[in-house]
Amino acid sequence: MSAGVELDRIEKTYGATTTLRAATLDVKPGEFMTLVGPSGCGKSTLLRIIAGLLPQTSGEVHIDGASIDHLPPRERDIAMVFQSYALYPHMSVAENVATPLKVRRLSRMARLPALGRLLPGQARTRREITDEVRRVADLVEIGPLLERKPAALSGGQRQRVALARAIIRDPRVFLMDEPLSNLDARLRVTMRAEITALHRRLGATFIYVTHDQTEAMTMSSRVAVMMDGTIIQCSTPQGLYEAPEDLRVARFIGSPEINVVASDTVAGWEGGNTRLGQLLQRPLHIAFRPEAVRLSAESAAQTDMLHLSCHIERTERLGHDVLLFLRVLADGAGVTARIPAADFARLDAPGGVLTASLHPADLLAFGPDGKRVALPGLAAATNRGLSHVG
Ligand SMILES: Nc1ncnc2c1ncn2[C@@H]1O[C@H](COP(=O)(O)OP(=O)(O)OP(=O)(O)O)[C@@H](O)[C@H]1O
Repeated sequence: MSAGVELDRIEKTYGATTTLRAATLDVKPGEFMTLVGPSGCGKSTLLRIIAGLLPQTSGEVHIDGASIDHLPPRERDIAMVFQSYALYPHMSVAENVATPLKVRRLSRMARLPALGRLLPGQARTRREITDEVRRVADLVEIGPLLERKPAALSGGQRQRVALARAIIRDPRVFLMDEPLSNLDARLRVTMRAEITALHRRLGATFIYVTHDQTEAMTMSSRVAVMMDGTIIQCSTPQGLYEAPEDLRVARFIGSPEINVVASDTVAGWEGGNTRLGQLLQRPLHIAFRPEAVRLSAESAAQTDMLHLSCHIERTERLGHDVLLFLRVLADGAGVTARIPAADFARLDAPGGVLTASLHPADLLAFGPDGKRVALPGLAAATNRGLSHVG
């Protein structure tokens, strides 16, 4: 049975250092929630507090509405998968996977390798455990590896064993701390899909920690962005990308990074409409995604788009897309654009100079404190879905 997890203003201090500050999060039963944020922001600390491996300084952890703060880790009904896999090196894969069930179902005596087999009444339990190990091993496709020791496995296979050992406990909640970070890029992509499929099959609650935004965006039902020990926004992947509430979220989510310029710079750009001119009179950070930039070799047409004459400083080919690193001729602002390679091929930029255009509706604004500011009254983009090249 999957369970909801509520974190209520969790604080953690080490002496004078505050690692978590009022971290609050509501994870729904069966949800795939990812905590993402830069190194050192407190993700692992928060996960360890949920697991009961670390006590919080204040705040409460609830599962299905009931506080679990008084429970030791093994009574929380939570399984944790670590980046390091944490397998027992002297045990076979089968023994590693079976350990949680043996601890739960067999007495201390019965768990002793030689003596245990002689005790009456244990054979049936042992058979059940073996069957369960086989079932779970098949689920993560390690059936043929059950007799091997961890040292004889690849990184990806070790990670599957660690997953199997978590699954066999049938916990209410799975916690995963950067489980893919020791794998090479190719295997990470495969395992990403496998963990997502596993989540669907199990229907369990997953709380997953990563510093990799692609992992967060592709796997999760919702993503909680952590910075400086607190959760600054929790939303669907699309919600974070399209409607970041904080400039730090806008910058963290999306690759290449979102463009950010000062409002007085944008106010000096050609075009736009009167409403935009009014809005830009305040000191704001103005941000726009690289794919919102449209490129044309011709000079600006008369629309309410913003137009910038730019010099191409550098290009990077990403296969389907091309990144263009542009410098605005008038004010030296740097702008990154991302366009399909086919459009780039058609783009004729004499002397490396072209016009970049932006629709006011594609601009996001953030106040001096970094919080999102609405830009009301800007017309919805009328040209979405058209080619990026004019
Ligand atoms: N025992 C400790 N004593 C003092 N500070 C600690 C201790 N454990 C962790 N910290 C600090 O708490 C902060 C958060 O650490 P944590 O491991 O939770 O970060 P993280 O977001 O998981 O980072 P990473 O992605 O690098 O694993 C870090 O600045 C770390 O140095």
